[in-house]
Amino acid sequence: MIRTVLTGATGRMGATLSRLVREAPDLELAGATARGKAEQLAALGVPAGDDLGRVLDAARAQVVIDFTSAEASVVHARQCAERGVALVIGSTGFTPEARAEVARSAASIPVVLAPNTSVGVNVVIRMAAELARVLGDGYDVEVLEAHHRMKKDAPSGTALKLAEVLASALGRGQEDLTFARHGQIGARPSKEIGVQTLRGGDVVGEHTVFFYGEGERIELTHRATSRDQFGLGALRAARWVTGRTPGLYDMADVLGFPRAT
Ligand SMILES: NC(=O)C1=CN([C@@H]2O[C@H](COP(=O)(O)OP(=O)(O)OC[C@H]3O[C@@H](n4cnc5c(N)ncnc54)[C@H](OP(=O)(O)O)[C@@H]3O)[C@@H](O)[C@H]2O)C=CC1
Ligand SMILES: O=C(O)C1=N[C@H](C(=O)O)C[C@H](O)C1
Repeated sequence: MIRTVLTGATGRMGATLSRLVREAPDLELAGATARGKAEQLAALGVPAGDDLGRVLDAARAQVVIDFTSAEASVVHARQCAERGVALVIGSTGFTPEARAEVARSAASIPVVLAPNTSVGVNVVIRMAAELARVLGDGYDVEVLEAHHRMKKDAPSGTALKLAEVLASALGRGQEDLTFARHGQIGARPSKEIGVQTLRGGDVVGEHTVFFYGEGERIELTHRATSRDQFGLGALRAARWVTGRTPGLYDMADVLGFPRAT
């Protein structure tokens, strides 16, 4: 049994993961953290509190699954590194500096950093790169994402990953990414990769890559209708990362795909 600690255990993903870890035959819920929420944490019946370091010490954890926020994940990565505990980070909204901080922690522990842990989405990311390579510069590429009204970051981490992978496949860079448009924008630069955001209701997570050509359009869409696939993918990452050599990994590594970027 892999002794697993969940951070943000009372959040939308935390609650999903708490159920899935308990249902998994090879994982044991060994500890949990949340901000406040003492009663909900106590109901889990495992070492719990708001400080991950203390929970890790009490839980004798082997792996932490962390779906909180980029800011919190940087701190969690440091706490895991101090104790030699493997880590799966599903949080999004990373600045380059925050990502570099996580990379520093990953020098001493194995860390999977994945803006989307659903296997289906990662297949779509791979397919998007392949389509871009085959279609080349003759198509205008746009990424559209939609999420629930409570989501804090925009664009989604998955949309950013898609845009970066598409840019890499097309030999373009960060400077070609355009986030939303407004006003007298003029004709579309041919190398632009647009990234657009919708927010509303209880949308779990939807991503479409459009390839707009002359006389045809290709659309590659993933729609999540439940958080379980994110959770099951995170469990798969947790099994894979436990006991691995230190380093910064992503879901492509977990799934045995070549890295898209
Ligand atoms: N990789 C993937 O496949 C997926 C990634 N995500 C990402 O996971 C993250 C969490 O999403 P979701 O579960 O919907 O969000 P929720 O807001 O429902 O849950 C987040 C949890 O983390 C806690 N938290 C947030 N910031 C901090 C902090 N600075 N310190 C300590 N605890 C903190 C929250 O506490 P409090 O309630 O007090 O705010 C809450 O318990 C987001 O970044 C989201 O984009 C989501 C789904 C799938
Ligand atoms: O916040 C969410 O809900 C989700 N966030 C991830 C992202 O930012 O890409 C993944 C998923 O689509 C749900």
